[in-house]
Amino acid sequence: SEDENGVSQVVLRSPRRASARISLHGGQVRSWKTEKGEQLLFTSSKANLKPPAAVRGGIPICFPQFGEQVSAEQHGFVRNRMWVIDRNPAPLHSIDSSTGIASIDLVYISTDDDLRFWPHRFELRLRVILSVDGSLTLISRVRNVDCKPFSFAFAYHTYFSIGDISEVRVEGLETLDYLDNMLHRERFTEQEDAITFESEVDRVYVSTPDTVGIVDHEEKRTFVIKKEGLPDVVVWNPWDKKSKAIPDFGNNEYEFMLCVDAAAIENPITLKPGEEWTGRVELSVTSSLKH
Ligand SMILES: O=P(O)(O)OC[C@H]1O[C@](O)(CO)[C@@H](O)[C@H]1O
Repeated sequence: SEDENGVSQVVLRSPRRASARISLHGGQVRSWKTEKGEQLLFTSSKANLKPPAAVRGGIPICFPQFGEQVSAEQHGFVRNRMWVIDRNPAPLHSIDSSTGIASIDLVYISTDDDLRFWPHRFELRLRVILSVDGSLTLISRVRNVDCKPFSFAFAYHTYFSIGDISEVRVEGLETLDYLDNMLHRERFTEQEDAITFESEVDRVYVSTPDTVGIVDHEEKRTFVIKKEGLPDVVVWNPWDKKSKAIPDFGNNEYEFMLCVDAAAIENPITLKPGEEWTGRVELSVTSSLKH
């Protein structure tokens, strides 16, 4: 493992030298690289790498809330907390570890202090798997260890690194409804057959298919996002004006990043005491422009 600002990070490597780096701060994936060493996740050059704030980039985890809430931190608080390595992880089911798979299990167990932000006790486990083909899988499990039911939202706030935002198409969300975060979550229906970008976009697409693609013409590659237990997809690019208003974000960096988050937002997930929810996302990249 490595260390950044006194925070432990775990590095996973595939037999073909693809890699991923996960920080115990927020259980945040901070890097995902191809076999050739290309970085696939965006991190701002102005990112604040010192805890407790989540680092602007990689894959912060938004839980138990997404977005602004009256009495809670934007996007929940687990992204600002120190997680630990899970010394007693559930067995790796369908994946046999002898096939060169690299994986790590982290866990965040809520504290008495957290009850000030959200009055429920929970355990959040994260498994990160780097496969032989270089694809990256994140499996989160939320367990209700409280004595009463609770409801939450969840998102893998994924900052993809892209070549040029004006040359990108998001496919798989056509004709779907979305909640526009720029208009108080007013509901609209997507009219385009693919999402392209020429201004700020901040939307939650609801009841989406389990596969979505980001076609990056500049880099001649396509990110494929496969998800389970996460019905919604957030699409966010701050464009120029909002970029200037975000302190840990460079003014023109919006041209080289796009957030496409597998999420559960529209209908909060409810768990009774003892129940557990699983949200899984698999990220892969192909050099074809078809997903
Ligand atoms: O600055 P953060 O709290 O990480 O949030 C970043 C972004 O997330 C979003 O909620 C994405 O929908 C945007 O509104 C923007 O605030």
